[in-house]
Amino acid sequence: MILTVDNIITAEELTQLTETLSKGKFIDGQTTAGWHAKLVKHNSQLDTTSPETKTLQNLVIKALERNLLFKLAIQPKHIHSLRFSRYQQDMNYGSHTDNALMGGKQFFRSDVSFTLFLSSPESYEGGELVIEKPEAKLYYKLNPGSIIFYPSTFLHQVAEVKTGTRFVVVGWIQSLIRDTSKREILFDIDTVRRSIFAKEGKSTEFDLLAKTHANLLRQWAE
Ligand SMILES: O=C(O)CCC(=O)C(=O)O
Ligand SMILES: [Fe+2]
Repeated sequence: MILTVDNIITAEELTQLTETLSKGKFIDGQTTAGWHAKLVKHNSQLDTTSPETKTLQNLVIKALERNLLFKLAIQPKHIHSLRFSRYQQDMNYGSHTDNALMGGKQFFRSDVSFTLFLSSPESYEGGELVIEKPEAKLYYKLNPGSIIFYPSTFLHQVAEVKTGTRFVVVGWIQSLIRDTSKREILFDIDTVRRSIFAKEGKSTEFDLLAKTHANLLRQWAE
């Protein structure tokens, strides 16, 4: 399931992010790519040793955690490896797959990838996130403060930025439910369960769906 959410951060948080990033120290993005993704990665990233990195990472993680749709659809266990990327003119990130496991000794799995867009779409040409589904390529260029979540299992790329600058936050989620189709089943049942509850309260139908939801979660969560 691919999910986009508008305004996942507040206008104040967006300003804090863009102002800090506009003054930040950026380094070559190849330092954090896998050995094959490195070959096609042409961008720069905020230096992770810089003091503002932790503050900005926490700001984004807090914004995700307070969003109910994110919680229900993604079932996050760990939100990890957040990076602040900058693509200037002629930069792109060719077709690649993200590393399955990230971090050092205590690694996290990448089940879901996300891109939080920070720059206004009119301020740069190109720079779409392109998700390569087997049947078609999907192009995304969202408004500042909007985010896309997509299964890390897809090949994807960032189209060349032709003019302007594209700032984004990228990151990954280890979900309680690693399989995207199982995650979608749980999300659908949960959505129906909540809508029945809103209409008729704790009815027999609600109880049965709540039982099914809990039993599947019990079987699948890890
Ligand atoms: O910038 C994006 O939208 C995605 C970047 C990406 O694929 C990555 O950093 O692995
Ligand atoms: Fe990627």
